[in-house]
Amino acid sequence: MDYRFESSSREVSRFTTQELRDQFLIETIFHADSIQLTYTIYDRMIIGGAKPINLALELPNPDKLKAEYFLERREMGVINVGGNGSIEVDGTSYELSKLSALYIGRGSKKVVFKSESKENPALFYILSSPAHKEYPTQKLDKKDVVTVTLGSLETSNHRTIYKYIHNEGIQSCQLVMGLTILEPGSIWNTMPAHVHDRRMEAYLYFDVDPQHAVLHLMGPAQETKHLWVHNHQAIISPPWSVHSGAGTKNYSFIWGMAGENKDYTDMDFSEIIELK
Ligand SMILES: O=C[C@H](O)[C@@H](O)CC(=O)C(=O)O
Ligand SMILES: [Zn+2]
Repeated sequence: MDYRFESSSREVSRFTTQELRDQFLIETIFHADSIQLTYTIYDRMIIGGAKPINLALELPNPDKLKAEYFLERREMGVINVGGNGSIEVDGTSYELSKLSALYIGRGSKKVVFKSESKENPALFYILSSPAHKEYPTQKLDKKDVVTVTLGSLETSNHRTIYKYIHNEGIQSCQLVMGLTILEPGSIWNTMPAHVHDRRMEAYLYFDVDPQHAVLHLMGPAQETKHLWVHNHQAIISPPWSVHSGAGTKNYSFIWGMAGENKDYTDMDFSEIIELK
């Protein structure tokens, strides 16, 4: 498990491109027949992915957690961005097609990820945060998710937000998770940009055309920096940072948060004309 400590906004303002990428970009989320995990100190979120092809992959118990098992003190959200697969939690199997999600409650001991076919493997994106109590493990399919449509084609940001794990959806201790799909011709996410210093955030960009990329913005609204992000790469957004981006073509991304509250609408917006 990769482990990343904090960077202050003051030091980040002097970072080179490579330093910025080393701290805030996760280049490999999905690797054949393995589970990739990155622990960020921001709200102690773990960001990762499981890509089972020939093997069934069991969630490990990284030494860094000093726990009896991974979810002893944690909860987990998983969204499948690949082919059909299943997740077995303590003997109960949940089938997940593309964009189905599974919330796995604290105290679950054995979690196993499987794909239905080698040709089109499942790609399980994983977020996990510390949890103070157990909420029931629960599956949710895309068709049953609460949605909000935002933006317009005129401002190149027509998009639909699917909220999976949140106050009015699947209940959790502090994890909030969902995804956003941009319409063809729309390229901007999360504009006007916002911060919420109560919560960190992570983005996984997916369904990015292999010939295209997303220019992701981070940093304080008055001092933004960019990261070029490719398909199936993730970014870590510290509580003091905006998280917004523009693609060279439409794309989708999974957002997830943890921290002080679970209030999705708790955002401090910046005026577009004030961004620097
Ligand atoms: O705090 C919320 C998150 O930044 C995202 O949900 C924003 C987003 O998906 C969008 O505007 O496109
Ligand atoms: Zn946000």
